Formats: sequence, C-alpha cells, structure tokens
Amino acid sequence: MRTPVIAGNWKMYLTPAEGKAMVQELQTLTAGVTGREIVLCPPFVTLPAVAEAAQESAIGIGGQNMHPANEGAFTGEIAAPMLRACGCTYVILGHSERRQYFGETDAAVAAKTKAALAGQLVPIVCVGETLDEREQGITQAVIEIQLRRALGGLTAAELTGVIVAYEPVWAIGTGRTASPADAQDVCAFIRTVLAALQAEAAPKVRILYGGSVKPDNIRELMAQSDIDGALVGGASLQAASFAKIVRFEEQ
Ligand SMILES: O=C[C@H](O)COP(=O)(O)O
Repeated sequence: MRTPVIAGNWKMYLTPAEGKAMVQELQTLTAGVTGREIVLCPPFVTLPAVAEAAQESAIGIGGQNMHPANEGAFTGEIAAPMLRACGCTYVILGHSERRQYFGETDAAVAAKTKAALAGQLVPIVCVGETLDEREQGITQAVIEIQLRRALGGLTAAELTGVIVAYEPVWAIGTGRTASPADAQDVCAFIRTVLAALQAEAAPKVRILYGGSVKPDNIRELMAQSDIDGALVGGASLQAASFAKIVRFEEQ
C-alpha cells in the first residue's frame, strides 16, 4: 500500500507573508483529511514562515533544490542540513526548469539524491520528456536514461525512500495535461525501470504525475494504478484550488 502524496511546488512565487496566509487557509480547508502526505515546497526565503505556520499540522515542507555538499563556498546555494533546519523533510530534485534553465544534469541529480537521503530528506526526483522527444517517439528512452543515471547507484532501501515525479515538459504550466491513460502508461514504465534497478523497491516507490494538475483532472489521474500522487505547480498557489486537489476523492 503506497500512501498518496500531494505536493505543491510554488516555484518563484509567494513571499513569506503570502505563504503564511496560504498555509493558514489550507489547514482550515484540509482539516480532518487523512491517508495522504500533503507537501508544500516554497521558495527558500519563504520556508521558515511556512514551516512555522504549518507546525501544528500534518503538512510537510520541502525545498525546491539543494546542493550535494553539506556546506562550502558555493554562492547562492543551499545545503540539506539547512533545509532540515528550516523544517524541511522533502526536496524536489531535477525539476525540468532546473534542467532547462540552470543546466542541471542527471549526474548532478544523482549526487543530490544521495546527499538528500543521507541528510534525512525525501527526494522528489523529477523526470520527463520534452514535446520534441515525445513527437520523436523516444519518451521511454529519455525517461529510462534519466532514471538510470539519477537512481542507478542507490540500494533497494535508498530507492524505497525516493519519490519519482513524472512531469512531461510539454504539460508544465501549459494547461495541457497528459491524458490519464498516457500518464499511467509512462508511470507504469517508470516502475518497470525501477524494478530493473531494484526489484524489491519498485512496488513501494511513490510515483507522482505533474503537469497542469487541477481540481477537475486530479480524480481521474489518481484513479490510475501507478499514479500515487501529484506534483502541482500553478494550482498549488491558492489554498482553495490546492485543497481541492488534496481532497481528490471528492472532485
Ligand atoms: O512542479 C510542478 C510542475 O512543474 C507542474 O506545474 P503546473 O502544475 O503549473 O503545470
């Protein structure tokens, strides 16, 4: 039994005051909801305000990136122990925006994943194909390479502690969602690649779908057998829409 995860990636939105207000409202709107992990990943400067506001709730907090070293002369970077100290227990790694705009490689994602696990953070490792790759018919090949390079060096115990997020790049922020059946096919494929890496871990790994997830498509996505949750961008910025996604069975 895999516990569903509904994670919000705020990207470069919401100041500390805005983040705090959002969390307070979210707590009211999701009171009594159980049986899932709710995670918010604010910008670094907003983390302490959100962590403090979420203290008495079951809402988990995550970073959007981290450096693989525990400390050092790396201007502009944040380390796993710093995220922990701000109340984080999760971290998003290898998001397509990090890969596309900041040159993040699979090797970097692998190093960060190891460091996150060693630093008691649950890595949410993102993979996904571009529109061009999908049209070329190489979606599976692209995703297999990303997974093998990022997660190939992990033990079964380590891999069990990773969350994988499948985010087709063409569906991010575009309003264009993969159909539930397409998303399921790729998530099932991801599980077969994970099984080839560590057979024992694969059935336990949570696989999330991300890319224009909204209240009106979450229920059907969550009904797919290999989709264990969602990584939500735009719709996680307002408590009202994110709460509906968290309460996916009622949509
Ligand atoms: O990390 C979240 C994804 O990039 C999805 O963003 P979106 O829900 O705005 O399409």
